[in-house]
This record gives sequence, structure tokens and C-alpha cells, in this order.
Amino acid sequence: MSAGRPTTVRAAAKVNLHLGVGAPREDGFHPLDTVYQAVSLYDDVLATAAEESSLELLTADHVDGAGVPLGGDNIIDRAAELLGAHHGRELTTRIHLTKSIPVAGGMAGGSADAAAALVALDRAHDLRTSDHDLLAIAAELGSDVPFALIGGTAQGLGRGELVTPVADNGEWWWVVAPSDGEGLSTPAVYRRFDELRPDAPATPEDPTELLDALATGEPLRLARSLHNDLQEAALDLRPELGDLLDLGERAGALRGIVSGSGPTCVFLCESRAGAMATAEALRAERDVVLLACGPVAGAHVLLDQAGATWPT
Ligand SMILES: C[C@@](CO)(OP(=O)(O)O)[C@H](O)COP(=O)(O)OP(=O)(O)OC[C@H]1O[C@@H](n2ccc(N)nc2=O)[C@H](O)[C@@H]1O
Ligand SMILES: Nc1ncnc2c1ncn2[C@@H]1O[C@H](COP(=O)(O)OP(=O)(O)O)[C@@H](O)[C@H]1O
Repeated sequence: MSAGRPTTVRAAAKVNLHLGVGAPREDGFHPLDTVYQAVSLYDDVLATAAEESSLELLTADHVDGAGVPLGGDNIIDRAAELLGAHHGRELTTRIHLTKSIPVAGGMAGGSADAAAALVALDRAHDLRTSDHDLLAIAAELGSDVPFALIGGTAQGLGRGELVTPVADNGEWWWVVAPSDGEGLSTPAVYRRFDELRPDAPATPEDPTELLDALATGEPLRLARSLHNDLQEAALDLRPELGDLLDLGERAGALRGIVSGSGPTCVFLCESRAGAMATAEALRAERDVVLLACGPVAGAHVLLDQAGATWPT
């Protein structure tokens, strides 16, 4: 077996442009018909083969690292376990994780880290895992992880793990308002969905209108067709998010929605200039307001930065 090399892999946050949720299946998961878009907020995973495994965390100012487990329960540890089991060996690795994606925010930061870790571990240990096998391991790690590998804009079926790229002819500009308090637990939001929607259909709502809007590239059409079945549950758990959505729309956004299970709210704007103006106006009321555009790439190797992104 040849030696691998230290590798930094970058993976993006996601927004669900459409999130249709059906009644829970027998295994407890909810059937989804969702359209994900990867947006330009990123986490980086640097993996170096080592005698012992370790995980160090560096966070951007707007990220609360307290919610990120470091004692072996991180989704990156699980990624190393599953990839190692697939190859029949233990992958002892020094990991440096740099987070800019809000934690427990509905933007799939953990899933991005898992996807980035799979690719980084594969290179660091020179495993040469096939894309097919990486996607299968990703699906085992979490419903959102396969999308984090492929990125772009894609439809997700099943529990969200069956992903197919879709036509997207726009460059979409988002203002991102993370929660100024705690995150929301994804299972808790799905549970509240079940309480609020005991009559949810077995088949989730499809995104036909939204797919048409994506193909036109017209922001106003996309804004009108954004849809999130978990929004009602997130607002029920965090009523103040309703005020935030109003605030962003008054600040000039075409439309605001809760991102996935929340509590991050994202605002689609007409253009880059529109997003900058909306962000500026929102900053008068909120501590952290970010700008992002999409679609962007899935987990990818930063070729020139292997080993050079971590401060010594
Ligand atoms: C809601 C969504 C929308 O994209 O994202 P987030 O807002 O969390 O980022 C996803 O469905 C989150 O996907 P992910 O965070 O990968 O979930 P998983 O690890 O697979 O599952 C965590 C838990 O969420 C619930 N779950 C997840 C997916 C699904 N289709 N039905 C569910 O009921 C289950 O309670 C499960 O035990
Ligand atoms: N690398 C990681 N980054 C963030 N959270 C993680 C990570 N590994 C495990 N977790 C756990 O996963 C939970 C969900 O995190 P995250 O993926 O950021 O949110 P969401 O599911 O809302 O998109 C966190 O509350 C934390 O307990």
C-alpha cells in the first residue's frame, strides 16, 4: 500500500429550496422530496495519517464551537470508522476541522464535515475508494451527506439520500441569518412536524414549480416557489423566527425561509447588490448576517493548501 498525503477538503453548507415531507415511514424516517442547493459557506477538513487519532477545531467568529463534539462522537469519527471498516483497516488520523457553517442551524454543517472527511481520509490514506462506495458510505452516515459530496443543486428522494443533479440556470444570492441563540435539534423538529401534521400524506409534495423556476434563472420566480414543510414546526418551536423572516423581507429580500429544520433563516435576493443592501439593513438589528451565493461545488480537494491551512 502506498502512503497517502495530508489533504484539505472543503465542503459547503446547504439550503433546501423545496422540502416536501411525508408521514413517517416504518423505520421512523420521513420520506422527502427535496431540492438542495450548496451555498458558499464552507467547512474545511485537513486529514493527516498519524500514529494516533485526534481532532482539533478552529471556528469562525460567528460559529459557536461549544456544540461540536470532540470526544469521539463527532460525525468525522464515524466517517473514519465506516471508511476504515469498508477497507478492513483502522484509519488513525490527525484531523483539523475549520468551521464556518453554523452548528445545528439547518445548513447541514455536520454532513458537510462528514463528506469532506470521507474524501480527505481517502486521500490521506491513499485508499482510492470508488465514487459509488463513497456515496453508499455517505448515505449510512446521514441523509444529507450524499448531497454534501455532490453539491450544486440536486433533488433528494427517499429520506434525502438519493440525490440527482437538476438543471439550475441561475446565480442565486442569499442573505443568511444564523440563530443568535441555540441551534435546533433535527429530530425534535421532525417530531413537532408529526404533532402538527398528523394527516401528512405518505407521498411528500413534489417540487415541479420550483424546478421550472430554477431552469429560468429568474429570482422572483424562484422566490415564489420556495417551500419548506418543516418551517411551521420550526416556527412553533421558535416563534421569534417569524419576526426575523418579516424583518428580512422588509429589508429588501424577495423572500425569506427557514433553512431545513432551522433555526437559520435564509433570504433570497434579486442580485448580489440586492443581497449586500439587505444584509446591511439587517445588520442594524442582528449581530451576525452573512452573504452566500449558490450553487457551488460539493466536497473538493484544495490542492495547493494541503497542510498549510492550520495555524501552528
Ligand atoms: C432536515 C434536513 C433537511 O435537509 O436537514 P437539516 O435541517 O437537519 O440540516 C435533513 O432531513 C436532516 O438530515 P440529516 O441531518 O442528515 O439527518 P440524519 O442524520 O439522517 O437523521 C437524524 C434524525 O432526523 C430525523 N430524520 C432525518 C431525515 C429524514 N428524512 N427523516 C427524519 O425523520 C430522524 O429522527 C433521524 O434520526
Ligand atoms: N462535525 C460536526 N459539526 C457540527 N455538529 C456535529 C458534528 N459532528 C457531530 N455533530 C452533532 O450534530 C448536530 C447537528 O449538527 P449540524 O449538522 O451542524 O446541524 P443540522 O443538522 O441542523 O444541519 C450537532 O448539534 C452536534 O451535536
